Amino acid sequence: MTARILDGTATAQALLDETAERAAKLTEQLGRKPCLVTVLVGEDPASVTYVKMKGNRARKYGLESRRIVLPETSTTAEVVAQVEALAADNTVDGILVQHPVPSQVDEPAVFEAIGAAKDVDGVTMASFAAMGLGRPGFQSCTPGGIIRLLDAYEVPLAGQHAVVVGRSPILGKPVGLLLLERNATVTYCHSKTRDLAEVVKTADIVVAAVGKPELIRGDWIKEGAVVVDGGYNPGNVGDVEYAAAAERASWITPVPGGVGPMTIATLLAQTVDAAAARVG
Ligand SMILES: NC(=O)C1=CN([C@@H]2O[C@H](COP(=O)(O)OP(=O)(O)OC[C@H]3O[C@@H](n4cnc5c(N)ncnc54)[C@H](OP(=O)(O)O)[C@@H]3O)[C@@H](O)[C@H]2O)C=CC1
Ligand SMILES: Nc1nc(=O)c2c([nH]1)NC[C@@H]1CN(c3ccc(C(=O)N[C@@H](CCC(=O)O)C(=O)O)cc3)C=[N+]21
Repeated sequence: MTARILDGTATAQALLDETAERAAKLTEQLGRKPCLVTVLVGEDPASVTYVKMKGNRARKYGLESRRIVLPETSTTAEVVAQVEALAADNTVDGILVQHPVPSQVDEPAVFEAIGAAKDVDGVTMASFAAMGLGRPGFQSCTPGGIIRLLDAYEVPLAGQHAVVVGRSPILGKPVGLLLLERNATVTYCHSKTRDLAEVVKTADIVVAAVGKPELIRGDWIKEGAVVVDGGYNPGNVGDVEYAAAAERASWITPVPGGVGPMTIATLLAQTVDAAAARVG
């Protein structure tokens, strides 16, 4: 079998166009554009690039984007104070704190300061609980984008064995929750998993969320399985050995052009949702 492509660029475009239309209508109602603020602590070059990409795309589709950069040496209290100020600012609809923050900063504490109403990146405990309980709320952007992409191609989820490799708070863990909510049978793997290959070989759907280039080998992929590569490593390499996996999979996400564009489109769509909630 040769896999068909889950085209994240094309699917994201449709969502961005719809988001731009909603943003334009809201701009009239609010008297200002829906506004996303990104907070970057430090100057990690990869993070600088992602944050710029998010800001540029926001502006291109009719949102306002502001960027706050705090010094690498910031304390938890300083970052929390900045995020709390944004949470209290009526001209701000959504807040994204770029992960990871420097190690001296308590990242979960900073995420909590965003508050549920402006958590368009889906990183607060309230958003996580809503995902786990199937209640309304903002989804983690990458997991939400992955589900939207699978839905766009009508990939069946109910009853399928989904194996998620990785359990980080912004990607692995929440994507498993969303798949469970859609009635997949979910297995999580992580760094302590014994015999990763054997588990992945039983998957109908594999979600790679590790951050290790080509960790998931092509010959682990069951014939006809669906492969979602959330990995985004330097040099545009995913967590899956792409060419070999594509020979066996029924569907596969490319890197780039798969999960990445869906993440940003979901972020912008949720920012417009947050702005719309303020209009009431
Ligand atoms: N395209 C996008 O929009 C996004 C892409 N990413 C990409 O996704 C990848 C993962 O990111 P993130 O979730 O933040 O990463 P983290 O480093 O936070 O988490 C990595 C996870 O992988 C697990 N892991 C590490 N080594 C192994 C191994 N050998 N076998 C099995 N599991 C292992 C870890 O297990 P343990 O918990 O036991 O330590 C951990 O749960 C990165 O490439 C990142 O760039 C991330 C966010 C958004
Ligand atoms: N709080 C938080 N939320 C995040 O969502 C978050 C984060 N922190 N930290 C870092 C990761 C990384 N990330 C990416 C988003 C889009 C692309 C993307 O669009 N990539 C393009 C390629 C772009 C290019 O390289 O030109 C693609 O895959 O096609 C990549 C990576 C979000 N992250």
